[in-house]
Amino acid sequence: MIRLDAVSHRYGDHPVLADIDLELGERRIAVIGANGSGKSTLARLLNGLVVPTSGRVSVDGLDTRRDGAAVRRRVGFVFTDPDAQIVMPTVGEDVEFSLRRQGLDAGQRAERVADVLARFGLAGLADRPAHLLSGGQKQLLALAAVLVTEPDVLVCDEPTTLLDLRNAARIAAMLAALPQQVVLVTHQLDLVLDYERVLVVDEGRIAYDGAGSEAVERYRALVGAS
Ligand SMILES: Nc1ncnc2c1ncn2[C@@H]1O[C@H](COP(=O)(O)OP(=O)(O)OP(=O)(O)O)[C@@H](O)[C@H]1O
Repeated sequence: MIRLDAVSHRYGDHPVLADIDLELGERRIAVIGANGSGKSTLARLLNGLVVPTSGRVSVDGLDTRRDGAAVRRRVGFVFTDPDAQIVMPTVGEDVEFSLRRQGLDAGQRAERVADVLARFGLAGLADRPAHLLSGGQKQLLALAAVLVTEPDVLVCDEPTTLLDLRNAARIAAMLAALPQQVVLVTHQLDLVLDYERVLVVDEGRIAYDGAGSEAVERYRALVGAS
C-alpha cells in the first residue's frame, strides 16, 4: 500500500503539487493529465526519486524520505527516456546489472536474464550494443531491466511513447498481466479505459479519482476536448 499524506511539492519557488492525500492499493492505477500538470512528479514521489517539499509518502509503512533505498527495492521505476536508464554496453549486461545486489550466483543471474529477454522478445539481442537498439527496443529493454528485479510495484512514466503499434499493444498486455501493482502514467487514453482506478491530475491537484472511462471523460471535459 502506497500512501500520500498532505503532500505538496515545489521546484524552487514553482509549486507543482498541492496538498495531495491518496491511498493507492489497487492493482492497476493510471495517471493522466495535461503536459506539465505534475504527473511525472507524482510518479517520482512514489519511489523516493522525488521527496516531497512537505507531507509524507510511504510504501508499506516505509517513508520515502527516511527509507529511500528500501522503498526503491520494492518500487521499480521505468523512465520515459530509456537512455536515462541503460547503463551497460550490451543488452544482456544491462539486464544483468540490475541483479547485482540480489545475492544470486552467475548461473541464476544468467537464467533470470535469459527469461526476461525472451519475455520481451529481446532474446536474439543479448549481445547487441544497447545504444544501437531502436528507440522502441530500448524501451522494452528498460522495462525488462526493471522487471528482472521482481519489484512489488512497478511505476511506469509513459513507457509506450516510442513503441510501434505492435510493441505498444504488447507492453499494454504485459502490464495488464503482471502480478505486481502497476502505476502507469500515460497520454494514451485507450490504455486506461479498463483500469480500475485512474487519477486525473490538473495543475498539481487530483481533479478526478475513479474508474477509467469516467476519468477519460472528465479529462476530455477539463481540456475542452469532449
Ligand atoms: N527537476 C525540475 N526542476 C524544475 N522544474 C521541474 C522539474 N521537473 C518538472 N518541473 C516542472 O514541474 C511541472 C510539472 O512537471 P511534470 O514533469 O511533473 O509534469 P507532467 O504532467 O509529467 O508533464 P508531461 O505530460 O509533459 O510529461 C512543470 O511545470 C515542469 O516544468
